[in-house]
Amino acid sequence: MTAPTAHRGLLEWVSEVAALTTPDQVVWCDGSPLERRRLTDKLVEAGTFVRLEKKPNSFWCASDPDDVARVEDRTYLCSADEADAGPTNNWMDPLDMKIIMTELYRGSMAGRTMYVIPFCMGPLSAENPVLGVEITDSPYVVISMHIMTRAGSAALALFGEDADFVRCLHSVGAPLKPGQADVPWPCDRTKYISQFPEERMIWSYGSGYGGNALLGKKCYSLRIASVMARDEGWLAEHMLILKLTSPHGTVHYIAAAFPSACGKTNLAMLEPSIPGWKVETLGDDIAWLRFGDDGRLYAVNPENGFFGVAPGTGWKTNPNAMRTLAEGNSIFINVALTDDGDVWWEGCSDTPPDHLTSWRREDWTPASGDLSSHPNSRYCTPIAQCPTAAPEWDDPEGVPISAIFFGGRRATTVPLVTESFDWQHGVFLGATLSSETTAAATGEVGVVRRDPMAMLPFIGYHAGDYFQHWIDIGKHANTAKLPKIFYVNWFRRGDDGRFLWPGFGENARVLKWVVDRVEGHATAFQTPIGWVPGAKALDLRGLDPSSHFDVQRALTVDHDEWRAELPLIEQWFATIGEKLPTALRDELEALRHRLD
Ligand SMILES: Nc1nc2c(ncn2[C@@H]2O[C@H](COP(=O)(O)OP(=O)(O)OP(=O)(O)O)[C@@H](O)[C@H]2O)c(=O)[nH]1
Ligand SMILES: O=C([O-])CC(=O)C(=O)O
Ligand SMILES: [Mn+2]
Repeated sequence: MTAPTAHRGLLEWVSEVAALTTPDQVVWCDGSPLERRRLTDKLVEAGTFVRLEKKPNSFWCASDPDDVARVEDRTYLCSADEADAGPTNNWMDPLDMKIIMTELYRGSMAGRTMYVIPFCMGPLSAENPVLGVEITDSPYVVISMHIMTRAGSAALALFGEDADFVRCLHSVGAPLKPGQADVPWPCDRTKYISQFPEERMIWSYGSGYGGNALLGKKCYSLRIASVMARDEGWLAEHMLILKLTSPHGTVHYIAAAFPSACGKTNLAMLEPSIPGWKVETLGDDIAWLRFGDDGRLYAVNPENGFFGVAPGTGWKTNPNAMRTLAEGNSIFINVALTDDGDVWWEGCSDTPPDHLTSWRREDWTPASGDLSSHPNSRYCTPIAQCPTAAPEWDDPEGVPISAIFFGGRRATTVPLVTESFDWQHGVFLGATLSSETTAAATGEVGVVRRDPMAMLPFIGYHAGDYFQHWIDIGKHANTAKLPKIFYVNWFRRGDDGRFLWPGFGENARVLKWVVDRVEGHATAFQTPIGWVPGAKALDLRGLDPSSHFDVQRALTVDHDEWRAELPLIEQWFATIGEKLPTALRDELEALRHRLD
């Protein structure tokens, strides 16, 4: 196959990688329907995919049971200077890492096809398109990258002869000897997910899953892009972007950072429970925020698809996700397969089917006693077919942000919603964000950890410098034009363990209060932690009156609980070390003072 580009740097890199990894053949991906057909047929034949009868052009897929989530302990930030990686990243010297990984890549694609996927993060029509190329030996990755990014010929056309692009190298690390049979989900026990920030380069080995393997996503659009953003004065964040229209037709755009599996996709596609309000979707996971000529912060979603958590997604909780999936053109990974060729997962409907093939490829019945789907099972589907996609989701200018949310999953302490006193206090709220761990990463679930700006696994440099960058963004801006910052918690629980707030579509009530605050006509109480609404300030019309007492408790600022939080924040700040901005230390002292 002749290479469809005149980009010398790209051609040289592709030959180098092919020489190292020794694939049977090299294929340049054009992103055409024909290519998709060829690859999905191949994946069905290999037993990796099962074509769904009930959803057009859609496939069920089950991974190796040990390759189901991001592997944070195998993820490395290989900056030239160890100090630049800071306390939140695993660091390895780039030279040492290259020696280790070069040996792993040597011959790692033997018996396989090497695919070259040119892609663009963000709209193709951007003034400065943000380009990358992923080389991979996984056809699953090719299909998924074509959903999640603008990939193929249209992207390659933007490369010219010398455009800058991020080199993303991926191998599942499972070479085949001549005649050796393949398995449905090849991967390796050894895994490395390495970012080289100075070279703007990503090397991933051993995993085929999600954020480990779809390198345009977390590796590029957050870890590498956060470094670009620091250098160029913008922000690359783990945020959804939504458009909120009031009954009067007033429009506000909101960006919200919640840790993995803490409600971004659900909020981005929310169906408001209060009449006349409308939510439209621009993005569900990543936002790039840059200042516009008018001094406001504008957000662009670099992605082209949703890689959403399946369990808990149903017609009652997230009907718009269900409608998006009904359109087809989707890949489902680690959910269950029904006998009539559809997919199912816990929370998909109230009653499970009588028989399923579980994500472990085993017979499953409601009596089985285990989950049919992995808690981090996911769907991969194009944004364009989401019925609530805002018309401007693909606009290279982005949308001006009125409010930024930080939020976590906390059973206690953190009220339903708090407005920060100002930008710097908002950065403090983000920097001290805490959340219970979820199944989106390997490791124990339900442990409270600090997850600053929901970016703990994704900050591509020193966390102290990252906090300072956030503070500087505020300093250099026209304060009146900055988004207001809010802290939300949908997950506070009562003594009996129930959620105090109904969440999902009811979160529209919080959105309404937020835009009323932005416009200056909603009330709030000044508390030691920020501005918090009383239950009367929230529009609770139509909510079951018996739940009003719970709402009150969800809004409570318990001073004792917050005093207990102080030493935890102190410990967290101590881990940041000398690079912790003084402004944040001052904010902590001011909070302590207000709680006395
Ligand atoms: N109680 C409650 N649960 C929610 C709410 N919103 C989302 N969830 C649940 O939280 C889980 C994850 O939600 P998502 O919206 O997929 O999370 P995400 O932040 O997009 O996750 P990533 O894709 O991993 O970044 C699902 O099981 C949801 O059902 C809410 O308002 N209240
Ligand atoms: O990156 C992934 O695998 C999925 C995701 O959105 C997250 O974990 O935040
Ligand atoms: Mn995410």
